Amino acid sequence: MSMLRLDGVTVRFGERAVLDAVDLDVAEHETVCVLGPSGSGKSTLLRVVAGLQRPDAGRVFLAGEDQGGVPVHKRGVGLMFQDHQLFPQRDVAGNVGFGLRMRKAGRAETERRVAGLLDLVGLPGAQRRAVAALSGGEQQRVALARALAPEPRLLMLDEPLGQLDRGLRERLVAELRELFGRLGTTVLAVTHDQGEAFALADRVVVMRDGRIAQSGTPLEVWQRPASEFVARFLGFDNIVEATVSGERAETVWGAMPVPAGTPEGVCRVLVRPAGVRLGPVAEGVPGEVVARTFRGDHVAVRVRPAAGPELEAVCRLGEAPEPAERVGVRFDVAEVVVLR
Ligand SMILES: Nc1ncnc2c1ncn2[C@@H]1O[C@H](COP(=O)(O)OP(=O)(O)OP(=O)(O)O)[C@@H](O)[C@H]1O
Repeated sequence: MSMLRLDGVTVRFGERAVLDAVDLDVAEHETVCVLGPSGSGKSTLLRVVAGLQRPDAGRVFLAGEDQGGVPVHKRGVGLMFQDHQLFPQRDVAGNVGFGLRMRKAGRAETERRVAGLLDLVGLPGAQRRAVAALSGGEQQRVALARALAPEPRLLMLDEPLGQLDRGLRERLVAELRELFGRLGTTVLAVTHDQGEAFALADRVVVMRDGRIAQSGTPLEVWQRPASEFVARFLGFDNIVEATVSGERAETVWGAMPVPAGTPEGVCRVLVRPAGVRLGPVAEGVPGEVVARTFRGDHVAVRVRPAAGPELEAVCRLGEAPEPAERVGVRFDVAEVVVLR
């Protein structure tokens, strides 16, 4: 069953549609991450679902019920925003228990739930600590415990880990995913960080100018970006025009193989860097290495071919050619994607 359904949701500010007839389903227990450049409408989408923004057209359903006219506090959704807005004058327990007291839970019940939630987010016994004295990551956990406390049927996260440094973010993403799986929480999260989205989500939704550009599992979107926009947003820039004939395409970079069944004619193709093979200059399209960047487990190499845009290749450590070296480029069909 869908926990959340958006049906043709449109929000306009003046002439401009910030959300343009968006349809979206989030199944019970699913974690969906909405990804997109700044201004693509991600936060507006969350605000509509929360009831903080009224749509100009379309409807929002939670567990099958139309939310038109239902106020924010009656929707049963939890919200956690980027700056996590903890109450600085309250201690950790005061923050986490806030929503429970709003729902008139008794003192003993609140204390028991707060203790359980702090265990859950990895801060056991932190009840009496002052929030101002917590690290960024600890504050994030308190904000999460506070959002989970009223047991929302849908948890919405807006750039939940935006402020944190990378190492901590990666660790928290893994913890969140494990936690949501264990609790069976339904989650709608918004981020502009693709790494975060891909690590957290069961399904990724990429937005562009108020519309959904692609929706799929992280693997599907990564392997088969649906359009040049999505491909470039994911950081893939080896994109070129191609004329397909059979299982071959002619491009400004020379001939390259394309997957069987590719429609004949002109299209745009992407070659993921892993499919750009560098070898001896006589064994491929000639090019010159212009840059080499160490990336930890591989080396990214930029190659300037005789014509057309530069290519990025991925090489194993110790196998990357030097800048100014002449190389021959070949393309691996497994990494060639025909774009719509
Ligand atoms: N209340 C408002 N009045 C006018 N324009 C608005 C309002 N709220 C948002 N917008 C505009 O709507 C567009 C989408 O905003 P939104 O915050 O949903 O984007 P976003 O994808 O979340 O961006 P970011 O990643 O920068 O937070 C932006 O161009 C923004 O300036």
